[in-house]
Amino acid sequence: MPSRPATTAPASPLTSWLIWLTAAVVYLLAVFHRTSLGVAGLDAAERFGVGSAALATFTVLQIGVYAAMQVPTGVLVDRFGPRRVLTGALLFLGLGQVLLALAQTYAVALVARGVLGLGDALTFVSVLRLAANHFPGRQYMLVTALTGTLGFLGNLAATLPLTLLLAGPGWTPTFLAAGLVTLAFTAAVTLRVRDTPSHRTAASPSVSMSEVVAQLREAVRVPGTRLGFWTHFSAPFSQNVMVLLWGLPFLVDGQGYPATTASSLLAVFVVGAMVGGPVLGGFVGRRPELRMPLAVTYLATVGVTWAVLLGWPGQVPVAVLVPAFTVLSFGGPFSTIGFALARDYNPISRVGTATGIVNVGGFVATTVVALAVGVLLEVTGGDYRIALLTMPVVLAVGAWRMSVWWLRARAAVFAAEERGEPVPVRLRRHRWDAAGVSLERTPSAA
Ligand SMILES: N[C@@H](Cc1c[nH]cn1)C(=O)NCC(=O)O
Repeated sequence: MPSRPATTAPASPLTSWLIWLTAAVVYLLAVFHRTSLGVAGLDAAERFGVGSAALATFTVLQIGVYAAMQVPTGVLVDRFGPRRVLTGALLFLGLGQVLLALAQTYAVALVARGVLGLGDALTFVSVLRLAANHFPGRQYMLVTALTGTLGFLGNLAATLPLTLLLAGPGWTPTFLAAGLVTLAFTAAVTLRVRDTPSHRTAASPSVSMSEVVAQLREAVRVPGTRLGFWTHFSAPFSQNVMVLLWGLPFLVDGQGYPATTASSLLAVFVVGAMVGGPVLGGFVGRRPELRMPLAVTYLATVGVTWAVLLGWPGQVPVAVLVPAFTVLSFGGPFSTIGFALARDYNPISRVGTATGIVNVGGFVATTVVALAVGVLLEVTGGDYRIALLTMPVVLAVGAWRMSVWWLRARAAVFAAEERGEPVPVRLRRHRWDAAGVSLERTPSAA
């Protein structure tokens, strides 16, 4: 049995914000490391003497490790507390980057990116679990959105500043410094981060594997977790796929824009998400009963946006692309509604596990769409109009599943209210809620 965690004087709201900020900087560092090969790809190819297939293996490995680790990360963070898991994340991120800095062969570089991917995978869910411990439900959306915004700063740091560093000091000093700064940041987490306002560490008692599986099953059974999964599945993939992979080729090869114009247009995604996140987070935090109507409206708007982009005869003008990309850029912010659902409908001891499950949703959709667009481009000889049809198709699937689980989650809330149990949001019953009652298979919302 673990010893009882030592109690400290309860953290003030300001201290909780500083604790979150320290943890969110870990996420900023993780996103920096995650996205650093974007501008270092050519240097990597030259340094290790490899081609584009070998470079793509870096990304596949990283995504694979990230995806495989989401649910285990949730379980680990519920068991050992976010402080310990974040410290582990920094160690993996830092060691991975140091190894990459010193790597002389492709094989070592691949191991380095795998280690780094492990650190990355441990980060986001830990930061959200920490936020769930420190902030009330109404602030959680805002804190989650601000975490996403800080991630974008990490992404920005991995663009021009990293390009300049690679062109100046070069590969080894740049990545060595990045790795060492990351390792040094473990001191800040150790000194500043407290798992809860009153406990430095808040580990739960050790549990058997069968209990872990039972906890996982319980989290999956909750309609709110499923609704979170499908919300996170449906909202962010358009933005992710455009920013990570197909946005630039679509604009340059598909639309005939010069690469410089295309890069500037893609900046709309970053600016939109950085501004939209806190605005949406602040609003939904105050009016949580509106989050699902807003999410549904948003997905409908994304559907219309894709209809305009794909139906436009000839080159889509910049004046249309900018508002269209602005709409798509809100996908990340809207996806955070999924995490708020995971938090609201699960007991706090299971929020990490539920958050890990929700996080898998966005990853699955992004990977499926990115691959499908690539395959369709190959098959059609580069017809973006057909290839990008994947976007509205997957959106329709996600929106359909989200609607089903929305009704089920509402039915579970009404059932809990009838049993006199507390519910996270007060909902008004509508005529269409009858469908949710017949769909509801689980007796309790949380
Ligand atoms: N959808 C993102 C979070 C986000 C918030 N605002 C914009 N994006 C997400 O799921 N991130 C997970 C990660 O590890 O980065």
